[in-house]
Amino acid sequence: MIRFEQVGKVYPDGTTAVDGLSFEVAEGELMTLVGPSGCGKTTTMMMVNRLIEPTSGRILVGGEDIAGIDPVKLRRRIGYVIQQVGLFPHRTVLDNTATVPALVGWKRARARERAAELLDLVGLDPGTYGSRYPAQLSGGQRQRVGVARALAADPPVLLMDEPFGAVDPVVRERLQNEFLALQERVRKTVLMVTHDIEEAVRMGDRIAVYGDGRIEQLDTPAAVLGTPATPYVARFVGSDRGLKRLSVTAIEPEDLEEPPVARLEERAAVAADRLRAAGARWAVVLNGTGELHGWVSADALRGAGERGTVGALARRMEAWVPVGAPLKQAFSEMLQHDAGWVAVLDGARFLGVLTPAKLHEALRRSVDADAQGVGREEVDFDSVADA
Ligand SMILES: Nc1ncnc2c1ncn2[C@@H]1O[C@H](COP(=O)(O)OP(=O)(O)OP(=O)(O)O)[C@@H](O)[C@H]1O
Repeated sequence: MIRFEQVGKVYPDGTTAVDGLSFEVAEGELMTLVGPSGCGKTTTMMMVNRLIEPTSGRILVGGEDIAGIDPVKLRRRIGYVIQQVGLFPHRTVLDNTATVPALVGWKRARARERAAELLDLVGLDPGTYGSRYPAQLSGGQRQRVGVARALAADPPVLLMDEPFGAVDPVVRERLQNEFLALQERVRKTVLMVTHDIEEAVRMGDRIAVYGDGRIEQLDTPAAVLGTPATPYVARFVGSDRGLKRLSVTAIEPEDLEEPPVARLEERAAVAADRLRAAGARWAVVLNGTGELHGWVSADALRGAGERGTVGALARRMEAWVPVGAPLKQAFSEMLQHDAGWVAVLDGARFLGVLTPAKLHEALRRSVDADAQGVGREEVDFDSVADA
């Protein structure tokens, strides 16, 4: 969708901002550009909507060389979200959001209707916020209006330059999550600049890690964290990349342990036999409809006598995560519940449990898979083991 071919930019004073950039952002892909200050991220992005012209190479959007497209028309096809948001202070939130549809000639009523829809989509009730002015909003709300405005004309491409930079970390995380949920629905082709590796990893389908004016590595978050291509990338992603990797590695059914299962209404002696046969010290307990209730120990079952039920002995344990969730979520649940395992569910169905040992194995598996993918013979497990 966006294709860079050997693109370079030398500013008039002789500064080379970027050099020999070649990459492609696929349709519906969210690519993050990450790197230290001054490495050329913003220059890269602003060349896509021709706010900056490259000095060499060419850029194609939707297969068309943008050098031949009128910049004003081009920008109508490309939504642009920046950190300072740049809302018009004297226009209401609704009118701000309707700016681009109005510019491209939509009737006023239709433009406003569309604006209201978009405000709703970014979590701002148009009835409450539509008639306010930007100064009457919080920083996070202004940022949402910025996203709504960029999406209002339904452009296929979205450029975002530090879009969540100006808000505190809590709001930032919420906006990131909201944007990811939104992106699931609207599937724009997005180029997002950030200097924050955590944000790049959370948001990007792929990450381009910039060195000085060039891309050092362009790959999935898991691959960048698992097998940094150069020592520079390894330093940039940080020595805790094993920990960061927890947030991008999904729990898969093969990672799970399958302890014996007992039912609440079952006789304790029957369950005890099953545990003995399996050589297990505990079992997961499910209720009558197969939902997670908790666990029960082999010792408790053995001491129950003939008439006791599992239900009388079971302990509640509510730590669970959906299959496919990141390992980090499982780890966090374990810590929160002070538990040695967490149940993994597929919808309401119990699949198995993840233990710390299995979690470590799952991390290794994903590092191995990536290492094979990029043909690397040696993988440095140090930071993974630290996790
Ligand atoms: N108009 C300009 N004239 C000369 N040099 C410029 C100009 N704009 C940017 N540069 C230089 O080009 C390089 C890349 O700048 P750019 O703004 O693309 O970096 P960045 O990675 O986005 O940085 P930051 O994270 O700080 O925004 C820097 O060395 C910068 O000083």
